Amino acid sequence: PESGDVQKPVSDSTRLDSVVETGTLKVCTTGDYRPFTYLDPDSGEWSGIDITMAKNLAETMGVEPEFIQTSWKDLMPDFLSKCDMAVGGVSISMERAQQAYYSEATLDEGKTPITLCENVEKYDTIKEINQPGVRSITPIGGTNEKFADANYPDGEIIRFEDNNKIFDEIIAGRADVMTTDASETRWVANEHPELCAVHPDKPFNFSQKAYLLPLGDDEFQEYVNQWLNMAKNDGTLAAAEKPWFG
Ligand SMILES: O=C(O)C(=O)C[C@]1(C(=O)O)C=C[C@@H](O)C=C1
Repeated sequence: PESGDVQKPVSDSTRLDSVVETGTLKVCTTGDYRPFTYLDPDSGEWSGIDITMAKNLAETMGVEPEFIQTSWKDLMPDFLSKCDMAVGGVSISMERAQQAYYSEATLDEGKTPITLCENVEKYDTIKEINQPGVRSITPIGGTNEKFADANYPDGEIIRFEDNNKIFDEIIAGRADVMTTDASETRWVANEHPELCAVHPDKPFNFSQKAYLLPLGDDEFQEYVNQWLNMAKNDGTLAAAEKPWFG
């Protein structure tokens, strides 16, 4: 370029521009998955690690975040039609990666069981859980349901709508075990003394949390990754996690 020329971005349309122009960062999130995303039904307040992070990202762009509630089942269609990004404990899956970019990972994870403390030894392998009569409970539409379908064909799978109340089903004896993200098992076990996380340090598989971004928008992805790298190194991410993970 000639000196004095403003360097033009490679693509002529990026979400970075439209977000700044409209003054709003539209963020799809389920609001049902603590410690990452929670919508308080009484106060209408959003909280969670990824809510705090999205607010911080919006601040760096000089815009306001608008949280748009979705469900795990409708996460992808809602994200594609209504939002600039989707956050809230979203696992990286290759299926989703066909329709969206992901940011760099925010957390390493894996699926592990959570059950009544007295049953921790009963359900510590996939083989033990994949037995006739063992009732695995799972939320609908996310990676937990996929994991249960793939690994527990011989067990009983209970599909449950309300992820905020799902752990009460185990406490009440209507389900035996749930296999979910290790971070969630830690948080839930902390909240409910009856429930124990089964080997959260040695989960059954490996997965990662990240933010969903528009497919093909390299500039927006680059911006979010730059911000995320800073947030990981300057204490922003740690500060967002602290109230939840201690
Ligand atoms: O689908 C995802 O990416 C999620 O992390 C959501 C998911 C799931 O895997 O089903 C994870 C934990 C919650 O209990 C509810 C839903």
